[in-house]
Amino acid sequence: MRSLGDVCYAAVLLPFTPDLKVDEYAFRHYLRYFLGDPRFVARGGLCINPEAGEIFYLTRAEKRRVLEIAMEEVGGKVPVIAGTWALTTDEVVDTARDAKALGVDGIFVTPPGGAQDITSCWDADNYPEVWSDQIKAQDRAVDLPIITHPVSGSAAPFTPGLPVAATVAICKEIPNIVGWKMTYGYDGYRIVGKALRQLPRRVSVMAALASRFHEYRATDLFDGTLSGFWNYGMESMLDHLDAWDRRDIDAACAVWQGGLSQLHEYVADMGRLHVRYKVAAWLRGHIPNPFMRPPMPAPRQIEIDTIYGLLKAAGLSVIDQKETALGVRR
Ligand SMILES: N[C@@H](CC=O)C(=O)O
Repeated sequence: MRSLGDVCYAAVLLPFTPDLKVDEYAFRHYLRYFLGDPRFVARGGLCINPEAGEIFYLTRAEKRRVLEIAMEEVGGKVPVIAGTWALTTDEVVDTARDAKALGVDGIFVTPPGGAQDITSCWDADNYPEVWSDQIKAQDRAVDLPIITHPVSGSAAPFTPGLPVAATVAICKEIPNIVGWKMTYGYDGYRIVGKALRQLPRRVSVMAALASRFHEYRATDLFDGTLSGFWNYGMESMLDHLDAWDRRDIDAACAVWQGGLSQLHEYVADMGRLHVRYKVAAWLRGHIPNPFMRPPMPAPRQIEIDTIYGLLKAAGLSVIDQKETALGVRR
């Protein structure tokens, strides 16, 4: 039995209608794309209501409904974890309770939003309780396995993740944490990954930025994923990881250098990450449009055109080019 942290979770996008309502039909269709791939089902799981699913701009009732649909579609085929973020701790706890009532395998926790003291200026190493108190409140309410989405105002090399001292302190304090999403660039990832390996219990190293999966597989700092890159690159990503599993380095390198790493590098621009996930998933034909709820911005045509070219170069199927300009107009 795999540990819940050793699963490759897709941070699932949420399609909207042109008037920015949750597109339930398109969402079901999209979930079936993941669930219809036996290779994904064998190693994967779904993270519902992550940042990529625009959790910050959903009401509690919408989060519950989105998760309800996902649980119906998944029917136990893969593990499901659910995001619990909300603006107040009371609502975070209620959202975690909603997730438990719907039967999730675990919760996906993100630090608080709002005032600079707890977001962009938060000194997590000195004041880990800003987040750990909120995680503990959820833990007391639902007692489920926890996977973290560690983000903070940390300095390099940990930007935009949680620095290493806070990471270790929070993992030690909360035994239900089973996986740490590695929200870091290369150097921060290596420091935090090695620190997690030193903990007295297993906390899985869950890769996020697929633009470095090759390096992390090569150095055995890769237990699972919590990544939005699955939204558009699943087939090639599976080819790449399967080749690593077989220790077929030539095949892994061929996929990686055959366009996948260039595609991921472009998407991995931290200031446009979730915009680009949605554009890429739309260009693949997985969702009907790339619309996001404001204040998330509309994509620029140059991003659409660039991602379109990179998807094709990586050998991934795409929609007809004629549809790629019309689609972004509301
Ligand atoms: N931050 C993202 C995933 C990144 O790959 C999310 O939580 O949706």
